[in-house]
Amino acid sequence: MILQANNIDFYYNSDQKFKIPDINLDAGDQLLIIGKSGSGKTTILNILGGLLKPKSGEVKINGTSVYSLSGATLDKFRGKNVGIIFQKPHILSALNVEENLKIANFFAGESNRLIEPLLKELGIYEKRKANVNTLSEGEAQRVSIARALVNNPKVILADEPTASLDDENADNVIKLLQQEAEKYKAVLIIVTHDQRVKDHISNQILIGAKL
Ligand SMILES: Nc1ncnc2c1ncn2[C@@H]1O[C@H](COP(=O)(O)OP(=O)(O)OP(=O)(O)O)[C@@H](O)[C@H]1O
Repeated sequence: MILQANNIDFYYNSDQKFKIPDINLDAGDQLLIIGKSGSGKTTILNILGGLLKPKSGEVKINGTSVYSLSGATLDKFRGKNVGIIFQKPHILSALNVEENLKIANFFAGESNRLIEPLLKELGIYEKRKANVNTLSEGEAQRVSIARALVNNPKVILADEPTASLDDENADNVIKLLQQEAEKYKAVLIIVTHDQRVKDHISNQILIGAKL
C-alpha cells in the first residue's frame, strides 16, 4: 500500500468534528473525494499530505508513518513523496517557470531530470523561461501540476483543480493529472465539489457528514 489513512479524527473546534473515512490506496490507484463547500475537503487533503496533524489515527506513505516525522525531516519527506496541487496555483512570481521546478527539486534533494519531459507533456515547454505573472490561468495551473510532479512523488493530491476552468480546460486538466499519475505510478487523489469531475474517476467517496 502506498497511502494508508486509518482511524483519523480531526477537529479545529471540538464542536465541529470531521468524519474522515479510512483510505487505503495502492500505486496507480485514483480516488475522488466529493463534498460540498465547507465539508472539510481541504482539511482532509492537508491531513493526507503531511500538512496537518490529525488528533488521532495514522497516515502512512510508502510504509512511513508521516506524523512520526517532524520539522525538516517531515518537510523533506513531503517534498519527495507528496505532490500537492493547491486550489490557487502556488508558484513563485519572482522565478520563471523552469526555476519554479528547479527549486522544488532543490528542496527535496532531487535531480532535475523530470523538468524537461514534464514541461513537454504538459504543453508548457515553450513557456519555460516566461515570468509566471505572464501566464494564462490554464498555463499557471499546468505549471502547478508540473511542480507537484517534478520530484516523482508517490502521492499526488489535487485540491479543486478545475474550480476556475471552463469545461474544455477542466476536462484537459483532469485527463492530464490521470495520465501523469498513471505514467509515474503514483496514487492520485482529487478533492472537489465539481460535478464535471465525477465521470472521470469511478472510485469515489462522499464526505460531509459531521459527527
Ligand atoms: N484553520 C482553521 N481554523 C478553524 N476552522 C477552520 C480552519 N480551516 C478550516 N476551518 C473550517 O473547517 C471547515 C472545513 O473547511 P475546509 O477548507 O476543509 O472545507 P472545504 O470542503 O475544502 O471547503 P471549500 O470547498 O469551500 O474549499 C469549514 O467550516 C472551515 O470554516
